[in-house]
Amino acid sequence: MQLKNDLLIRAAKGEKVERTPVWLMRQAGRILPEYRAVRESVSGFIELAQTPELAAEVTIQPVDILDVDAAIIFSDILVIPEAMGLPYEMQEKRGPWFPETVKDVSDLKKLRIADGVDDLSYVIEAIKITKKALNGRVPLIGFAGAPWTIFAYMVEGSGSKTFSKSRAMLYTQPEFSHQLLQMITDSTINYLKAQVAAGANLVQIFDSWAGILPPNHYLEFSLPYISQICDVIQNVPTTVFAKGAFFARKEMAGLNCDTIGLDWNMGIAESRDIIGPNKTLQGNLDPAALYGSAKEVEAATRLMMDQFKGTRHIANLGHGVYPDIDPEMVKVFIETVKNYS
Ligand SMILES: Cc1c2[nH]c(c1CCC(=O)O)Cc1[nH]c(c(CCC(=O)O)c1C)Cc1[nH]c(c(CCC(=O)O)c1C)Cc1[nH]c(c(C)c1CCC(=O)O)C2
Repeated sequence: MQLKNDLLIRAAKGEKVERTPVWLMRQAGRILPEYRAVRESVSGFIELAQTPELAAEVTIQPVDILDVDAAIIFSDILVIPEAMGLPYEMQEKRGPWFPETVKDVSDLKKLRIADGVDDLSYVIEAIKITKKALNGRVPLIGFAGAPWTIFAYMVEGSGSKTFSKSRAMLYTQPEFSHQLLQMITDSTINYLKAQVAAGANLVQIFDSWAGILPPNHYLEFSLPYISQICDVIQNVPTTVFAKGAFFARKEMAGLNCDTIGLDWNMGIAESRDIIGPNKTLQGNLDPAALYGSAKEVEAATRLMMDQFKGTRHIANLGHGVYPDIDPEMVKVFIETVKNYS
């Protein structure tokens, strides 16, 4: 299926584009009243994610309502632990929660490597339905968590300010940590391959907890596993977003990926200097900028665009859009990028 709008794909590959493409991390299922209406028709997030027709519907909502240049499949990074044998719950106030966690090497026997097709068939089905319904309007982004970020949830059992249990594990049980990280990596590779086979046009790896590691541990316990994934996914462009990993930008430039996501703490010119000209950069407006007035959102967005100076760029926020942001301000951000020249 030929894409009618392939700006995202061309920008990722470093090809010429008429204008900078724009989408938002976490655009599906956070800010839109239309999402909440669908969400209220089911028991919760997990049922919604596991009902392919509904997942496809909320995936397409931002394309219809916000006019973004890409859709991202509605799911969560935590479907991988579940497919490996560690189910999660989504608790209303607390967020994700795992009744059981992984503590040592004996727990690895309870886990399996996900095949990504049968054990995550609901995501694969949602991708197929979404692709059909999009009919080539915009590319569809597939995604997975980076192995380190998934490891952190599997060890911790929930979100955490410090993730100190999972960080401790890297000191107290380094061999076990590598074994678990490799199992997650193998599962993720199977899963992303299945997403691409089902029609995902680009895949993004979210390393949301990259920034809590010291640089030496990041280079030992996170980047090599991301690198394995990038080396395998070769027929669609890949994006690596490692939140907080300012200290690893140089090494990330050596990944076999097309795009590197910047969070809003990373200087744009400085990042370009460190990473060099051969990667597309994605980002990186402070998500809090969208709390401003239309005039302020426009000014902040233009300032960001000025700093990227038309080099290989995909416009986005520096992390996911916050749930209480006014969709009208998201539209101002998108329109400002589109009108920028
Ligand atoms: C760390 C992480 C998670 N999930 C994700 C990350 C990486 C990105 C990041 O750093 O923000 C990724 C994710 N989660 C979700 C998507 C869908 C696609 C998109 O809109 O980008 C994506 C790409 C849906 C979701 N994932 C979740 C919801 C809300 C659940 C609900 O509707 O009840 C949605 C729509 C729940 C979730 N899932 C997670 C948390 C911490 C939470 C609770 C807080 C929150 O609401 O974001 C784990």
